[in-house]
Amino acid sequence: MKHVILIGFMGTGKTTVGEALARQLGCTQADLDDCIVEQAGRSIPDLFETEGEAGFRLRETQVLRDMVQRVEHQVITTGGGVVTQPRNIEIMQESGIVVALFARPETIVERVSGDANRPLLAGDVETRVRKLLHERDGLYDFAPVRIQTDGKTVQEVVDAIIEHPAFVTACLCD
Ligand SMILES: Nc1ncnc2c1ncn2[C@@H]1O[C@H](COP(=O)(O)OP(=O)(O)O)[C@@H](O)[C@H]1O
Ligand SMILES: O=C(O)C1=C[C@@H](OP(=O)(O)O)[C@@H](O)[C@H](O)C1
Ligand SMILES: [Mg+2]
Repeated sequence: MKHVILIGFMGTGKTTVGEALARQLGCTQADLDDCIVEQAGRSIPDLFETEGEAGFRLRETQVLRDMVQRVEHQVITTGGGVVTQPRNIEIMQESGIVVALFARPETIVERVSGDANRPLLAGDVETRVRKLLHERDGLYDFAPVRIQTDGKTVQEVVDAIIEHPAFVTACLCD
């Protein structure tokens, strides 16, 4: 196993769980969105406004490619739309063990409400969440480790990842 790569819809807890998982595994975390923002010197809403979603997706793939090349083992947390580009799925599958987080629409709405940093959820959050969840249905299912996060604390999600048979196997094969 090289990197541990977290995928999942917005608000499933990737960034937050990734931080705790990295601490527990004794490695560093790298968040794809944070790296895009750092490299561009601009916020995600700003990038969506000026370059559109297509521009953001190009940057996302470029930065993902760079991140997986790093020699140190990392927990890489992605943005929810990374799976919309087949090229990204290929990069992730080649670079480590992919872990997908899931949550019910109501849980997602509760977790993302009041955060203006997700341009794709502008407007009526619940309508946007349900529409995008429908469009992306099945796109996260390729991950060998799939975790439902509803009703679990962040630590419980970390434990569920670490104890998952596919995660254990990937670690043993390292
Ligand atoms: N298991 C959980 N239980 C309760 N709240 C959570 C959980 N995981 C994440 N959160 C909260 O939900 C919000 C979105 O989490 P975040 O890590 O940014 O999600 P993502 O990166 O998948 O969009 C944050 O406020 C975070 O604290
Ligand atoms: O689902 C998406 O298309 C996006 C998810 C966001 O990341 P989080 O999933 O961490 O919120 C961020 O990459 C951007 O706003 C687009
Ligand atoms: Mg995130």
